[in-house]
Amino acid sequence: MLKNVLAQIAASSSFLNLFIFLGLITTLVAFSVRWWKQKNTYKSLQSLPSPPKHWLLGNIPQILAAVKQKRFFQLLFDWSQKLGPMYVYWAGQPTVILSKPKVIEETVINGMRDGSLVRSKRARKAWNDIGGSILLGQNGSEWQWRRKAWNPEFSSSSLSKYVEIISQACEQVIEKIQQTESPKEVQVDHLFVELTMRVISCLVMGIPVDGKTVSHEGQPLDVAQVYEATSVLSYRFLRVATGEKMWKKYLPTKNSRDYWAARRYLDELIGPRVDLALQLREQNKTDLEKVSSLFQESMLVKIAAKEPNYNRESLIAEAIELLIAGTDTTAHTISFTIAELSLNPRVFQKARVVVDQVWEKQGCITTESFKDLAYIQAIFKETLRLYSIASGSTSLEAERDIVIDGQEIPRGTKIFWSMLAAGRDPEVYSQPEEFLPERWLDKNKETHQLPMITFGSGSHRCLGEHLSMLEATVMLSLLLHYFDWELVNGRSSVEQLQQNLLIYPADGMPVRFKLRTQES
Ligand code: HEM
Repeated sequence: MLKNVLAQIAASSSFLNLFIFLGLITTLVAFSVRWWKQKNTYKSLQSLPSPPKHWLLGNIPQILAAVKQKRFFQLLFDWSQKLGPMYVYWAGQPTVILSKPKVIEETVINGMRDGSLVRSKRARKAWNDIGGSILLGQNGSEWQWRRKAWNPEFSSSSLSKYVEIISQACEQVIEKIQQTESPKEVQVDHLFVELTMRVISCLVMGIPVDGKTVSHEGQPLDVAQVYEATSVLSYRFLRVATGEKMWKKYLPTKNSRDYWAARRYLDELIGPRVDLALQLREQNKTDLEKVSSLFQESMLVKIAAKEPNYNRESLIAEAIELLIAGTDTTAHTISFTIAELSLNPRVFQKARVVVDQVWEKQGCITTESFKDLAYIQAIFKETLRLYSIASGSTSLEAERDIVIDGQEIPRGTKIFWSMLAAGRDPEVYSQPEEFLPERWLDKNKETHQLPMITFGSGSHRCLGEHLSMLEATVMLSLLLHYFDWELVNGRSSVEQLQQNLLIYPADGMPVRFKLRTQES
């Protein structure tokens, strides 16, 4: 009996050993085939510089560590400084990183026009996981109709009617600073997040900007909670786009609990408003009893009526996308602009003179003022050059073999860029470390066409560029009109940067404001 049992154990353990052995062999063969295939397919990329890599995992460990430390943009920038304007890193597929502004611009524009470059599958999946399929996560005809639906809403002429709403939201920021007790120290990044979120929520969903007027169509806007929820989704985007597996959201971890909670919360905020917009569409009406005129004029109602392809799920997802795209981007850039103005008294004084002239002429800011505020817009552009906050935007993928700047790029390669390195290219932007807004106003033909790639390039170029410019111009002009200021933490506020999806000041940018005196 005992003999039989021992024989059975021996047989089953040798079966187990055989099983393990076969498993190891299969894994080894799979790795070797993959290695051999990669080596051959991507042979032309071997000549490009590359950061030191792990023998098995390539550059995955460095990338995951950088994302975890919220410094992925810094890693790409550092590699660009060390390895030059075109290098490759290996994370499964190879990714070629560019940092010459003209090369980036031409590659994106031409590649997307002739179809040789498309948004990478992984990036699209990551975007669409934010809450359903969205404009940013689409290619081809699906992208085309979505873009066609939203584009006119964000054109400069459509937005000019919103100057009143934007000014109201900016005035609220001024009031908050005025009401802060002396010394008036305020973390401005939070103020600007509130500003931009209130504006985009008003335009898209018709939620009153003032926060006091009741919004009958759904929950009020709780800026802190919405910000928390959108930050969870943005950070998840970055993790998935750089390699995290999609299915991890189903594991019982804190990250996945946060992800589902964020989606539920945003569904509850946006869902009832989408239902109303769809009701208006179905009944072919432009008004319903108890629906505010602000809501009736909102983009949600207009888009639902105009574009029958949109349903409940895709409208909620698109509204979440616009909340994310329309908040942090502009908010953090205004924070960095405030910092640069404080660190550059010459620019500050010149900007102040410009703003004072507008007040002398018109007594306040109106749509008429914008042509006189070109210097303020140049200041914002210069900030975007130095702090390319959207340096985590969507990578592209080569659909066929292509050539970039003389280098053969095989099909399947991912193309990405370091916008930070591009913005500091000394061959394009003279004295790149200096804050010189005048470079954007230079009428000299040679320098006039400076590349401005921070809003993206080509057909996918940012939809919210005009909105962002409007918000920044009004906000900065009002601040210059009312206050003098200095950075509480000095230069370290612009040096200690982190990245959620976008780059932001780690300390929230504390600023000490002083009401302006007659002399200043
Ligand atoms: C400083 C402010 C902003 C910066 C730097 C910025 C940057 C960018 C960049 C780089 C892209 C291209 C992404 C890609 O190629 O995948 C983009 C696209 C986009 N942006 Fe912005 N953005 C800003 C403000 C806004 C605002 C205020 C909105 C408000 C609605 C917005 C909405 C969008 C949308 C919807 C797209 C996708 C367009 C498409 O795929 O066709 N952005 N933005």
